[in-house]
Amino acid sequence: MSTVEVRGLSRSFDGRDVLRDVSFTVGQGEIFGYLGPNGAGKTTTIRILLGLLAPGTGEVRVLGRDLAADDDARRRVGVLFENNGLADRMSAAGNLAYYAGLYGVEDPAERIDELLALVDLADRRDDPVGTFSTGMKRKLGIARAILHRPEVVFLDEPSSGLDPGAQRMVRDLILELSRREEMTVFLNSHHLDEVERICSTVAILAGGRIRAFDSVENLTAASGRPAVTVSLADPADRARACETVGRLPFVTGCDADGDSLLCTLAEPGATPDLVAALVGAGFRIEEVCRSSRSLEEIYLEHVGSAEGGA
Ligand SMILES: Nc1ncnc2c1ncn2[C@@H]1O[C@H](COP(=O)(O)OP(=O)(O)OP(=O)(O)O)[C@@H](O)[C@H]1O
Repeated sequence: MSTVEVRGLSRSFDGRDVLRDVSFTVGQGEIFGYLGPNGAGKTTTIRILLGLLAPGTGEVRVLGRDLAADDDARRRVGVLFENNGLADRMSAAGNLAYYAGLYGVEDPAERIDELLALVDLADRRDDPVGTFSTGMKRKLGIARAILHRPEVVFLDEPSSGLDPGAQRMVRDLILELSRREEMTVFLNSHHLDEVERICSTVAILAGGRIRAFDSVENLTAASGRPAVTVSLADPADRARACETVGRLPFVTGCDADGDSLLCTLAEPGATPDLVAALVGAGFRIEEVCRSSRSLEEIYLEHVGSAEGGA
């Protein structure tokens, strides 16, 4: 069973379609990245999943349940929206103790100590949250969201407004949560670099529709035929090497890509034969890499085609 299931979900506001026939699933233990431009409908999807907003048509399930109608299932879910949900006048520990009471957390003192250590705020436990930096508040917000050991946590833009160092802390924290607490993480994010590093699966939402839904690995693998980039010890040999490669039966194309050769192969297993042919022809090879596109390129391609009305 998938931890999150969205099937044929549509939603409009004031006659304007925001989500149109959106479907995807998130498996147990995955870190899922939900991507899309501003106003694409990412937060709307989360609100519908949490049962805070009614779907138009379609069906959503979290842990196999409809959270709008299931209090017990809601307790198995954590959520962090951009405002962190913290009271500025209360201390870090006081905020967590307040939520521990609401959630009925067992052994709250122990859990609070554990989480303050996890988010590296143990030495600030008694300071009012109003004195914290944006990054510290975000980390405490994440601790708040997972206080009751949810099985799945929804994080809406956890890195927004953070400097690169704080973004990295949040990224490491999410990975740690997934590993240590075996939590499924549903991440709304505009930070493609962050998503590429930590997410196993992504969906790209644009123009109200899912434009791509796949593992990061599959999405970033070179599209169409497999390709490798070959760097020669002497880049001046590029043109001659390209001619040699172009004559090989298992190579479908070769282009100079900066100082390297970008070779498109007829089949994925042809790389050793390509290397052998180049070495046999007297070329000296510095490096061979499987060619892949960045998540940013793929994202812009999908969002661009959606904006173009595709
Ligand atoms: N309660 C509401 N009433 C009317 N329109 C709404 C409501 N909630 C969301 N919208 C509209 O739905 C669209 C999607 O908003 P949403 O917040 O889901 O986008 P998002 O993808 O999370 O954007 P961002 O990345 O900027 O946070 C926006 O045009 C927004 O104005």
